[in-house]
Amino acid sequence: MVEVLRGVPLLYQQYKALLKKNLLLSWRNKRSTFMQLFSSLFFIFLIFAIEKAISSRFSGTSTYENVFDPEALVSPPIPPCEDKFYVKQPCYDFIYSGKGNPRIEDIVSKIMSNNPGRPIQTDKVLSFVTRKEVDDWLFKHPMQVPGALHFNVRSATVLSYGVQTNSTAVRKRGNSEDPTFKFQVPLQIAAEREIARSLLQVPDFSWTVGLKEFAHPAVRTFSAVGIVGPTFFLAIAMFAFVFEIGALVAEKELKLRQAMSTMGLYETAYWLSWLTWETVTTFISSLFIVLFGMMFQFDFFLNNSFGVLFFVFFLFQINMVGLAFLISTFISKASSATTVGFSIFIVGFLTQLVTTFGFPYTDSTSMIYRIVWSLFSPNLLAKALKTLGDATATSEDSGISWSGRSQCPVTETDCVITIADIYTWFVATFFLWFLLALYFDNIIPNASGVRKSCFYFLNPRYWTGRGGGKVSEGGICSCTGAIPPLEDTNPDDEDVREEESIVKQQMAEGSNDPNIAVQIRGLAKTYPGTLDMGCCKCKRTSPYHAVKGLWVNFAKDQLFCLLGPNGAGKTTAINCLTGNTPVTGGDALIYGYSVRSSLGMSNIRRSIGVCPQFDILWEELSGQEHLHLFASIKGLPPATIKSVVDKSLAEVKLANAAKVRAGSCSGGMKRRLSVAIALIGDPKLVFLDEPTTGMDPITRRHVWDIIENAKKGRAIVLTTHSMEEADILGDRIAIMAKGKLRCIGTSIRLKSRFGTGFIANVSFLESTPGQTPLNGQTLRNGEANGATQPHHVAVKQFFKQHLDVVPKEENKSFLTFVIPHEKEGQLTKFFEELQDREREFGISDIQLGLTTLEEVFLNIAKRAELESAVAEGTLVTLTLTSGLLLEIPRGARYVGIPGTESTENPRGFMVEVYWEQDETGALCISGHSPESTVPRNAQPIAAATTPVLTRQRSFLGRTQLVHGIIFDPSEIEGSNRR
Ligand SMILES: Nc1ncnc2c1ncn2[C@@H]1O[C@H](COP(=O)(O)OP(=O)(O)OP(=O)(O)O)[C@@H](O)[C@H]1O
Repeated sequence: MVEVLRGVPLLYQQYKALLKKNLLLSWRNKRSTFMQLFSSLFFIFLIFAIEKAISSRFSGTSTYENVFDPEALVSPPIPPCEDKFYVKQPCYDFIYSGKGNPRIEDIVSKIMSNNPGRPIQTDKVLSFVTRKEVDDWLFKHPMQVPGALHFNVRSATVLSYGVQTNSTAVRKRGNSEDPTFKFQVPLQIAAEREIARSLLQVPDFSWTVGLKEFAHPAVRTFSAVGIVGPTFFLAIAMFAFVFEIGALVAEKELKLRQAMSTMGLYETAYWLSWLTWETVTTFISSLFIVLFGMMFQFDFFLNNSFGVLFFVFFLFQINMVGLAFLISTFISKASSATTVGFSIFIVGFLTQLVTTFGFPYTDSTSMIYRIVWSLFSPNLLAKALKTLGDATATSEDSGISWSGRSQCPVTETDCVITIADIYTWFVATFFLWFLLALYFDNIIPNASGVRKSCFYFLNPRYWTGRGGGKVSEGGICSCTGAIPPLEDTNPDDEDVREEESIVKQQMAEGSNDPNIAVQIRGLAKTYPGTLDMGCCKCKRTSPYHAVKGLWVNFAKDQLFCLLGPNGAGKTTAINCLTGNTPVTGGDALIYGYSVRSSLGMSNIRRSIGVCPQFDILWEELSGQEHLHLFASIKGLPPATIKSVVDKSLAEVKLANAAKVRAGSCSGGMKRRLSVAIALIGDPKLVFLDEPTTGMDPITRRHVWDIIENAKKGRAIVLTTHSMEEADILGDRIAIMAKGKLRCIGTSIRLKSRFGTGFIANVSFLESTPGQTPLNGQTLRNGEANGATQPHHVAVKQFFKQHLDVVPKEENKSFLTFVIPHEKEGQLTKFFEELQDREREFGISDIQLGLTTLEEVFLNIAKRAELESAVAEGTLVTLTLTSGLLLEIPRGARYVGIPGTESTENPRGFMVEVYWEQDETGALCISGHSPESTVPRNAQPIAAATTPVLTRQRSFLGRTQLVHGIIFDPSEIEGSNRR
């Protein structure tokens, strides 16, 4: 026996195995991992494109550039009016007042002809007499001329002038037009030059004027990263956010997490493995963000310190991981992850927009707003990017250094939060989300509807690991109704009664039988009815007793087979034993540990293996990887895991498919893998819930061999719907129905007690027309099914005479008789004689067989159905071959027909009803026997006989139903044997 790991070494081994699982899942889901890591490249490229577009818009002005040594503008010419950005045609290069004065007109004509590089045409200049006329014209013709000159000849030596220009600066396609430099100065220089020449009377007098703007630093401009960055980086974080929620919720939804917990997984290992994995991916993705940003040569990324930037992105994304942990506890469907992610993104986008406008990180905003706003990390990211963007807005700004992270940037006048404060917020809120995630994970019902109490953490035993993990059912917001007590009924069956008294006696004596693996002591499970408070309605469901007090021992080295129709309570009983569902009554000891104690349960988990009813597997992991993971969770020493896994794969014939992913396995392969998982780690108790469902007959036989071999040294509990499987594997078989044990014992014992004996099937040759009954007897019913055929009648008479049995089933081509066990001695002689008379009776074939376990099962299921139908009053309609309709409780076997009583037959007639299970497992009528007289000792079951209505009658052609009289089957079967 291999010593398994415990405590911290086991925790570490589980942590490593889960981490490997996460790595494999990420590797196999390449597309989502790629998006998670490299989506930043795409978004940073978009920001780069935005920045390029913006800088090209500002290329025509020096406002947003540092100007150290501005160039001089020397005697610029008057530009053509069409050069103006906004101009209406016809346009003029300038207009003037002073028309009619020859001196002025001479000056103007010189201005036009001496314009450097471009003499001005006469049709491009308008002349007016007075200034008033100029103003009137300008008013009526806006945007048609850039400027006007007003001349005034005061004396022969004094000439004055004035300049009028449109001083509004305009932009066009990113270029800016400054009217001073573009129009005013050239016009002014031209006027002054020609006035000077006129006054001096020197036509080529040189008049050179140069103009220079100031040397100036660039005006602070738009940072693309600071403005659009928050939304884009939030989008990058959303990829990881959505994938993470999806993965966490899928493990919960598919019960993978529950399966691992049942096998003994520590919660700490589970959360730590996820946290580590997310930290690693977040670290890489943040590194890529900064590196890609530097690659695209953003000042934002080049001038701020690498460390400062990295931690902003890393801590922001880690914070989002914490938020994803928290949100995943509220979601039960992995498909909702995208919707949640999208909603968070929209909310984040809007609040970031508000943050970019300055709210609430200013002196004037209340501290409360800032605290509430900072709880949502996208807002802090927006603020951090804005601060970092402002710190690198011009090439003069040197950015924020690592040592300057806790100082307010000089550019920010009302700074209330530094980059270091933002780090603190990210870290603090991450811990808040993570702790809340752990808390809600415990108190929100899991996939099986189980949760801890809202104040579980106040129990000191929870922290010491000595219990306190008590679980209950129902949602936090639903109030569970009071659970009605179970009626304490004595089992009907003697074997079940005996098993109960053995358990009770052992319990009273406190004796510990070393051969007993599991002792179930009155185990009961009632699913609580709930009152769900919706917005507009209240939905109440009543409590349901799924298991109604089981008393049974499961021996070591034996396979205990639990049979029962659908809904009998088998899975519930197993779930109680594996700790997936809290028990509501009684107890069960597994190798001495109680399932009611959390400490006991943690010991039990180490020694059990479970093959659940439905395969609980990761589609992306192979069989080998599954077994490796579960072997590690169970605590097998690392050195042995490989050999154990290989052996296990070989056992279930999956060695050749060891590396095939579960998603590509057939249903049978998955079931075999589930069986292998249940058996890994040599558990002392194994639960196999319908392990061979979906397997072909060859594989099924192979799995039976595996189970048979696995019996040694352990107890196995098997539930199945295959009677053959139960017959072959079960050392002891119990049949459950409606939450109670109905019978228990070996297969032979059950068959002899509940089977009806031997089954004889007599098939007939094709009947000859015109034959008459041998003795002229006519049966009341059955013409359609061959009951009146002479050979049928003769054979029936032969069976009645020699064995005193009537047919259980009959139709045109065969008769089926059930021969009680007591008649076994007469059978040889009887069948010899029947074979001798085969030709006389027109028999084609005779078959004889033992009652099957299936028959036992159906009998038990029928009784249980009848019992509950009688208790609950559920009725079904039986259509007799005579056309009569009878209402009978579901499962009723012998039904008396009201109104058939007569003086010769005072008890009337009855039929035996045949039942079968439909595909949902419910009992439905398959047919009935011919009518026969009610035996003298048959007792009606009181509850079912009342009220006996009237005979069926036809009223206006409508058929009415009649309640059948139900007889106790044990009385009738007793009388048949007699
Ligand atoms: N969480 C639950 N809440 C309420 N009722 C439940 C719950 N789980 C099971 N039940 C009910 O308990 C009864 C027993 O269910 P269970 O799954 O144990 O039956 P079973 O014998 O395993 O059936 P099957 O053969 O179909 O697996 C069923 O009627 C079922 O509807």
